[in-house]
Amino acid sequence: MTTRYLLSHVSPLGGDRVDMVLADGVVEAVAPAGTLTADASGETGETVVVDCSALVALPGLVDLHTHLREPGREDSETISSGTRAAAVGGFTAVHAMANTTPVQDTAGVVEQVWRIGSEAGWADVHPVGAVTVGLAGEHLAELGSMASSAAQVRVFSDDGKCVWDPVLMRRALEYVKSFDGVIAQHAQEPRLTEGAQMNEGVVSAEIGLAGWPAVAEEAIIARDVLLAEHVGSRLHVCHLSTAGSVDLIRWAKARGINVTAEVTPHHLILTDELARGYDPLFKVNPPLRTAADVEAVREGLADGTIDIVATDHAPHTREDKDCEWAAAAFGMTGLETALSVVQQTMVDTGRMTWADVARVLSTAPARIGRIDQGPRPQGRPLEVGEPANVVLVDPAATRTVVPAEQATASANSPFGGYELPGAVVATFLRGRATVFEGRPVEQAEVAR
Ligand SMILES: NC(=O)N[C@@H](CC(=O)O)C(=O)O
Ligand SMILES: [Zn+2]
Ligand SMILES: [Zn+2]
Repeated sequence: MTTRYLLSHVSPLGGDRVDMVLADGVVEAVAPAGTLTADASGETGETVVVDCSALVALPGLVDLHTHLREPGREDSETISSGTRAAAVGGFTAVHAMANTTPVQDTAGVVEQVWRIGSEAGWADVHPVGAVTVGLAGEHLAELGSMASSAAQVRVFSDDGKCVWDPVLMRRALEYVKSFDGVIAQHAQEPRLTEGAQMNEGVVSAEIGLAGWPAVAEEAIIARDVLLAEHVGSRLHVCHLSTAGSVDLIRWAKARGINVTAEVTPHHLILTDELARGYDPLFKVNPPLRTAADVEAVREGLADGTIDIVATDHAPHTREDKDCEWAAAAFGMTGLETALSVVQQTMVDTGRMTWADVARVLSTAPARIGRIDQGPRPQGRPLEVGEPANVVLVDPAATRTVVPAEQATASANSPFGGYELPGAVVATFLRGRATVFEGRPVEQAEVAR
């Protein structure tokens, strides 16, 4: 018998406040605020009434781009710690990137990740399959066997590395068509970025770090949208970061090319000025860009050119981050701050509504990953009969980010000390609270 929840006076996405009942894994009832009571809502068992008069309900968030590091780098994150962080951030599903050790390039490895994720129970884990064996960029991995495995992989990526060879990229795009898969490209021209440490521009010239030019991203995106058009397949562009990339996606979509794109929270708010302190917390791939790029990605997200926000949560140990800039690993954590950054940059600035947030952080990523259907659908509207994947947000709250206190096993958040708006009050995965009153709920506590 699972707990029933009566979300009293909750703000839905548009319209007046409602009462919503979550029971038996689904949204059992939705009615005008004040009309449902604990007694009336449940015949048997306990009903927990949650006063939601200050809260917004969104469908559980879906991350298309998370690094969980297991297998191989459990010292920086495990599937359990990473999905716990996801739940704290309001996520009910994550796509786990393939750059693990061993690489997620066979049915065996993706099934293992999928199974460990299910057992941990914090959020659905959908492993991303590698495009090439060992991410080496030489031979196509067994995409079909990963697709037909228990993990039902639909998203394939060599993320961390670019599928540079245009012939391999073409073959991969052709191959995934048969099972409606998508290639998620890490767009980085390797020859143009040899030794690159940060964005190439005024700041890199002044502080003397090797630059990563915008064209290295844009050249691959331009090539790949043309390949996707030629093959008639589905392309997704990971962590787009430049104004020119936004223009290319806008052009490709106008032309009818089947492309989607993501932006990370950090590229919506941080700039390469932060590299001046040589603090490797701000070292990330693709690099933080200029204020003009930040403005362009915000505009692209607001007008729908960019489809989704994906965290690119990239945990690293202190040893890999607390060192000089050139030696440090690329990447920053993001699962627990993503929603707040989107609120600050897009909602509180009047550029997006909460319904838009639900689209870019839940509905659209679920659709791109093809997890909006099937046995455990995600990114569904909060209507009667739909799975009770819900996040309750308090938009009026503010909090100071303390990386050491986060649920992720790594402390490389770029937002330490930042005061961010909004707080996740509760997360429900198929009706079970994974987070309640802002704190993660261990499965043992609810297994009754
Ligand atoms: N984003 C990063 O800077 N690093 C990612 C790889 C990637 O997303 O390209 C990682 O795996 O650490
Ligand atoms: Zn990447
Ligand atoms: Zn990544």
